Amino acid sequence: MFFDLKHTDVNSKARAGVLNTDHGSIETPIFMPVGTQGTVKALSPRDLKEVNASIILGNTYHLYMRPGHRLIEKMGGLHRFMGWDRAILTDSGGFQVFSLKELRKIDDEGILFQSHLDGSYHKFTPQLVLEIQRSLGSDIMMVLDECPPYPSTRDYALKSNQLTIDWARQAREIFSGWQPLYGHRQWLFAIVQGGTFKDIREQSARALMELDFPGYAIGGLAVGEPKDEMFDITDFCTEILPEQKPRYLMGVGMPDDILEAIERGVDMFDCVIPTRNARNGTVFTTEGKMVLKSARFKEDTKPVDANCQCYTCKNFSRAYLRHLYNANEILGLTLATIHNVHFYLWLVRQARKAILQDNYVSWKERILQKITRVVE
Ligand SMILES: CO[C@@H]1O[C@H](CNc2nc3cc4c(=O)[nH]c(N)nc4cc3[nH]2)[C@H]2OC(C)(C)O[C@@H]12
Repeated sequence: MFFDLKHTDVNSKARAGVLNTDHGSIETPIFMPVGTQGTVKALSPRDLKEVNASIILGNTYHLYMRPGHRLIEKMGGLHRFMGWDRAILTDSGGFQVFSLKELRKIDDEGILFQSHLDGSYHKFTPQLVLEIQRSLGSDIMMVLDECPPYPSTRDYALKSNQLTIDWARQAREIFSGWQPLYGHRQWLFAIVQGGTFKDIREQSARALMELDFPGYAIGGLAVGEPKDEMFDITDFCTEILPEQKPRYLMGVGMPDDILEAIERGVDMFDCVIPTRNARNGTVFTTEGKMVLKSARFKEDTKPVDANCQCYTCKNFSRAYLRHLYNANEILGLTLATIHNVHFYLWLVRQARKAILQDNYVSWKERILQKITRVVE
């Protein structure tokens, strides 16, 4: 069984489950560190194992552009190429094209765009993005979809949704006769769209459920809409999506966003925030967010987080990390990233424990009081 739903908290929609892939089992709720170009920036696979990452995210668009999926295929697939033998989920590229480059042209066949590297023209089709993900060998693949901009008119969301459903149908066809390249199974997730229009969201979810995918992502969110709309649409979608299939909220988010979405029935998350913020000197702790570069930490001998068991917190002081940032030392990026990714993974593991004890909501309220502070 690809996904085992172990328990649903009696007081909410929060769930604890297990995703079974050929690159290991993944306890949900889970956070997936983003490794866009075949590396989680500033971390080695050894670091990722030390913080107990069980699945990371890669990007079809970026790896197709550089070094190319054919080269990665020649190197034995993405797992071998990057030295990561646990699970990989790859996003399909549609979103990256929209967010990286002004869109060239979208039509029924797919998305025509220019490379952000050399300006060459390419066309992503449902078939091509699956071929790329087959070459990469990702354990979980995403269909090609269109993520409508926020805000979108109702008319745009309707038209875009029809396209996403057509592309998902084509992908499902291809997947039904699927022959993986490296011997390990690959799973295909659909992506629910529909902007912030609940009737279109329902249309999207039901059409995709008819096609019977192993998992469902909620797309089109975390693109600038107000938080309450993001949570409202998420809550609405999880009411409709199959209970026995994993739900993946794409691109989310801040620690508190993840806890709110878990309460609304989401199992999987990815976001660049823990890794990107670490590189900018902002770390998340059990006492709140901390800007390590600030002068107040100049002689602070305490660890980043006294409650944290990560390599960074067990071996280095805030003063040392602040020095590394000020001196532009690469080690600063690595140590802060180790801590932030460890924090996100620790947070979802704690959430899972609370769900299994049926006290997720009270646990969430308590921990939110602390992690949403700013450490002065
Ligand atoms: C461009 O703004 C950044 O994007 C980040 C995550 N937001 C997000 N929404 C997504 C939606 C989709 C989707 O509908 N389809 C597919 N295939 N992939 C998706 C990936 C997504 N990622 C935000 O996170 C920060 C805040 C770092 O910057 C924002």
